[in-house]
Amino acid sequence: MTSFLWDLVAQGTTVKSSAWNLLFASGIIYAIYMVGVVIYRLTLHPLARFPGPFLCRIGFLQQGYYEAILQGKFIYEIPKYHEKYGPVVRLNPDEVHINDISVFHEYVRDKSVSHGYILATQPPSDQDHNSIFDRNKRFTKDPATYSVGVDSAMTMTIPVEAHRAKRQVLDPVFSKRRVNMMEDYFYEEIERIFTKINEYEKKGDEVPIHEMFYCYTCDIVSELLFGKSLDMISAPDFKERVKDMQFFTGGVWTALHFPWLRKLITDGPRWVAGKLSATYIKMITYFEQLAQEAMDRYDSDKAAQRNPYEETIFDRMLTNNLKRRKEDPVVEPLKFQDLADESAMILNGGTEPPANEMAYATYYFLLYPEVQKRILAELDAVDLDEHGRLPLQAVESLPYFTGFVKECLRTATLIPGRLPRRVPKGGLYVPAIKDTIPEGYAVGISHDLIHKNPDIFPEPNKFRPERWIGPAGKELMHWLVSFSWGRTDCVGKNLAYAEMYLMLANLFSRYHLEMLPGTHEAMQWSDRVIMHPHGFLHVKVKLRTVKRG
Ligand code: HEM
Repeated sequence: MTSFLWDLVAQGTTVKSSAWNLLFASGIIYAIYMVGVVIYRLTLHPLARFPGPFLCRIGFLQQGYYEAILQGKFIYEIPKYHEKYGPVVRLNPDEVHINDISVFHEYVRDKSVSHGYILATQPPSDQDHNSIFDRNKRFTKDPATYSVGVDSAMTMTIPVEAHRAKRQVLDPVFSKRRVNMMEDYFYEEIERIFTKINEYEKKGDEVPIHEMFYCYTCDIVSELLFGKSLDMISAPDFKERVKDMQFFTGGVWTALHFPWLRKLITDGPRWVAGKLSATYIKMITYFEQLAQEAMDRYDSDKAAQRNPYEETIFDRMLTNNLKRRKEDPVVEPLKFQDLADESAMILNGGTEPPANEMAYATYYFLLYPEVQKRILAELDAVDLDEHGRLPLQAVESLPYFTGFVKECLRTATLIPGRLPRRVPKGGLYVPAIKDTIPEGYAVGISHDLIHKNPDIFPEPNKFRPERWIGPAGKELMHWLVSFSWGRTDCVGKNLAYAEMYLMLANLFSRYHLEMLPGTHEAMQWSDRVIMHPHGFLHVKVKLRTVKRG
């Protein structure tokens, strides 16, 4: 009996120790493998000859630490790396960052202009293309970065043809003509915002203007998307709703650097996801519900009869879907999840960036009294239309105010990062180092670095709206890269401009604004793919009286 028991214990110990041995051996094999990988990345890897911090060259830890742990601080490190290592720096084993504007878009050298480059007038043949952000089809979004959820949305669509098919459906809704037709609707929304501001003004309370900008942009883009505004501005809890709207950018780095967690949340059971990120599930469920309602409302006959002013994004997506089903489809018809993903992306992309841009514009308006004086002088001289409004066309043609809008877009580069693209066949020649980045790897240029480049924008840290005025200002336009450039630039740029022009012109001319303590701290930002201010801009306001004519 004793020996039987002893045998059992001995067997147990053997099983236990062989499990430990197996684990130990696996650990050793993995460690040897990793040492091999590191040696490969430092020596034989096609990007091995490009310099960079040691930790960036051997793995993803340094990038992950600054992006996911410190939440969006990597962007501040990149200029320091360039100072130390030169114009091309390895950010991780498979990606380099380039600080040479000549590869941004097609250019030719020209000594007669101050920054030494002018845009090429003749686009070169596709083979010659050496520019990352042009209309050419060779550079595609880097799948390693464009994978943060909502995979079916156009923004996350990598293959050129599939992206083009989605873009063709969306482009007409965001055309300048279509946006101009919405002027009355913009004014309705502005008046609703101003009615709310007046309530705060009467009580002498601080005005949550930043959150109101979110309501403004969300209500407009949801009207355009579904034909039914979310009417955020009427919600008593609009401030909380705005915080919910930030859910996507709030979790973007975690989603990127912890793909297994992202997959668990996006593809796992909803109850598990709800435990991990309650806001994510709340918002995704909400967007799905909105998409379902828009599908239920869709009537193909009515959609076909609508004039272009009334056509919504859903009308276009669903009508196009019918066509794709009938004709032999090059691209698969959209499924429900595709429509829900597109809704989430458009609502998010159409809300946060323009709302934050307007918050920064208001901040700069308050920060620079000289700028403020010149803007008000221009706005106060505008002839009002028959409804007593500042017409969009009139404010768009004000030189100083236009310079102000552009300078805001330059100073607060709302999507400040490098937007990585995959290098196509033939590689990417970088004149600054006379070397070629091999195909298949990721390259990027921080858009904020371009906006702060002193060769293009002298004294880049000075806020100077006048730099955009006159022929020199016109020539600078191709270096205003806030909406990126080329085939995958911002689809909503015309909408964003119109929203900004109308809201800012009306706000500044109707109210005296006062900056409150804590504003400078609130407007510090971190990179969450979009510029994420650390707080909200709040102001106090008083009604202004303007003497015109
Ligand atoms: C000041 C406001 C805005 C700024 C600075 C801005 C900036 C940008 C930038 C830089 C991109 C390129 C992103 C990339 O390549 O990864 C982009 C793409 C995009 N933007 Fe905007 N945006 C603004 C407003 C809007 C608005 C109002 C909408 C309306 C729906 C919108 C919808 C989109 C979409 C859907 C894309 C993806 C385009 C594509 O993949 O073809 N954005 N935006």
